[in-house]
Amino acid sequence: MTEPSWTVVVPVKRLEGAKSRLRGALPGVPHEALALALALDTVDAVLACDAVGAVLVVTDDTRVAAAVRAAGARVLPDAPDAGPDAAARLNAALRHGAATAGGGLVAGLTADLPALRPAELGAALRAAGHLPGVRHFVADAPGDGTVLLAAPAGVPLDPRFGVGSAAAHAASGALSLAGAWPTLRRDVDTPADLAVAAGLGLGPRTATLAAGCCPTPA
Ligand SMILES: Nc1nc2c(ncn2[C@@H]2O[C@H](COP(=O)(O)OP(=O)(O)OP(=O)(O)O)[C@@H](O)[C@H]2O)c(=O)[nH]1
Ligand SMILES: C=C(OP(=O)(O)O)C(=O)O
Repeated sequence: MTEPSWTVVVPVKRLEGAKSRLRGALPGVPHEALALALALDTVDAVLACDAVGAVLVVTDDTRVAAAVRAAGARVLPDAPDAGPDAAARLNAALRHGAATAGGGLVAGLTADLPALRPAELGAALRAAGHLPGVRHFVADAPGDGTVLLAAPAGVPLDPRFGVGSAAAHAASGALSLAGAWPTLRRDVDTPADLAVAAGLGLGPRTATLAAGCCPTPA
């Protein structure tokens, strides 16, 4: 029997405003190049995941759009009138992507997972598919945020990303998935996160920037 496959929606902010807490993490590397590398390593890992049938990147950034299209993802611009604050815009982008994906299995994944291994994403998506009718999420390594939110066919994604999103997703009825999945849970918001991700093994684009900059990102 063929395994059901997921559409994964990956929102990517315009590079000039993205990953602001990471600015200066790799001395000498232009910040937008680092933000782009994080997103492309994430998208490449999603494209390589055998549980994934389609990758839909939601972005208004033309550089990101061109690069992920070349890699094999579909691209959708951000939702118009997306909302007043950063979290509202992120959640609008995810809803917009999920609506465009149609009614099948759909997941939202943050684009700041440069160490992501396709097998860990696949394991999480398969775990999310075990209980029909229920949304599932994977919290980030500290446990406050969310890296993955998955909805079964016919159930709205209903994303609640933003500060404290793990609790918000649980309060909205989504179940927290318990697998270890260290590379999936390692989102990179700060220089310290980047150092941990480097220890797990960075994807090639981020690794190249880090290697050209300094032996170990700090
Ligand atoms: N399409 C889209 N993606 C967004 C938007 N805001 C955030 N994202 C993406 O959502 C994911 C999680 O966001 P954050 O971790 O807060 O990333 P960020 O906003 O770039 O980082 P900071 O500036 O440090 O807050 C990242 O993949 C971002 O690129 C948005 O307005 N539109
Ligand atoms: C957007 C989120 O957080 P962060 O910006 O800390 O990655 C989240 O975890 O929902």
